[in-house]
Amino acid sequence: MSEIFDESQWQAVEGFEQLTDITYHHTHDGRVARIAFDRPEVRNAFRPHTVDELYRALDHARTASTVGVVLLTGNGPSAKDGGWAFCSGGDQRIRGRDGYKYSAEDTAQGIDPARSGRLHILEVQRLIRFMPKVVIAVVSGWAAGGGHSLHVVCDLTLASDKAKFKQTDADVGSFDAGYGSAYFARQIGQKFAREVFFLADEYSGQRAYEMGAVNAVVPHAELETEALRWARRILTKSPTAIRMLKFAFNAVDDGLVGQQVFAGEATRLAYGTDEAVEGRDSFLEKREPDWSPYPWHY
Ligand SMILES: CC(C)(COP(=O)(O)OP(=O)(O)OC[C@H]1O[C@@H](n2cnc3c(N)ncnc32)[C@H](O)[C@@H]1OP(=O)(O)O)[C@@H](O)C(=O)NCCC(=O)NCCSC(=O)CCC(=O)c1ccccc1C(=O)O
Repeated sequence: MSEIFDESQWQAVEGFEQLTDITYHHTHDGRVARIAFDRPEVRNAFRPHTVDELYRALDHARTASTVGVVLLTGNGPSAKDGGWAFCSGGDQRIRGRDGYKYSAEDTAQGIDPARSGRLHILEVQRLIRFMPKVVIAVVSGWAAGGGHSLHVVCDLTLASDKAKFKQTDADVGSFDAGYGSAYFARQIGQKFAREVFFLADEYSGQRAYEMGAVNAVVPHAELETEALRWARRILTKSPTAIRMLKFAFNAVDDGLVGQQVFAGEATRLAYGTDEAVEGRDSFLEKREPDWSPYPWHY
């Protein structure tokens, strides 16, 4: 697990006993989910199987009506060298010409030639972006490459004072041309974002905070406690208000899809009014609707 994981606060989620690459927990009251990369020996790099597990756990959290906040983090430290990581992106050992390959072992030799390569971390990014709940990146160490992109797409980022950020995509011939870069530039500005990608320098949590890329930096030992505290504060708010705010923040950058998601929630709210009920009932009762109780508001 993780040295800074407080076992007393969490329980493993039923039905997820077979996970190998991540861990998945809920608080005892089921209101906060914690999903953690669990491959510390490779700085929590993800392979296709990791992404499958991550998608499944995130979707479970998305559809669990008790869960209001999701913490996404990385277990550590590495037993090999004591290093900490949130996530170091795609596992370069099993990267093929068509994406990341399913492999029976962690080497290119074990690659299954029958299964085409995947880039489905982008599906995970969309799940985080469009789930009507707050997702907090809890960065315990390195956030690099596709791991950097994941923190960018989360709603909030809380970093430990051991956190380090580096956008290595261009070093390894990759490029996240979506949220990882373009949306990142919206967050911190074009000049900073281009510097992060074009120079691929390492920068600390404090520097990330100064750029506006993270919300706060806390002592490493307190990272998970503070993340849970933030989650509990968010849980004191109205679920509908938080959902509408998240989608409002998204809409301006998400084009028609953003409008569609926001509009879907607006339609759901409208369905709750007597006016919409009258529309439905008049149809079912084969009569003209009576809109007279509903003025043309201004
Ligand atoms: C993260 C580092 C900066 C950490 O450096 P350091 O602390 O010195 O540790 P190391 O000794 O380098 O690493 C320890 C150990 O871990 C192995 N390892 C680390 N990262 C990876 C990795 N990504 N893949 C495989 N293995 C990894 C490392 O080899 C060591 O193993 P030993 O056996 O002990 O030697 C540094 O490790 C580093 O720079 N890592 C690589 C970061 C990187 O370049 N990641 C890939 C970027 S590309 C990507 O993520 C694409 C993802 C994707 O699917 C995508 C595709 C299209 C659009 C968008 C995306 C998207 O980004 O989401």
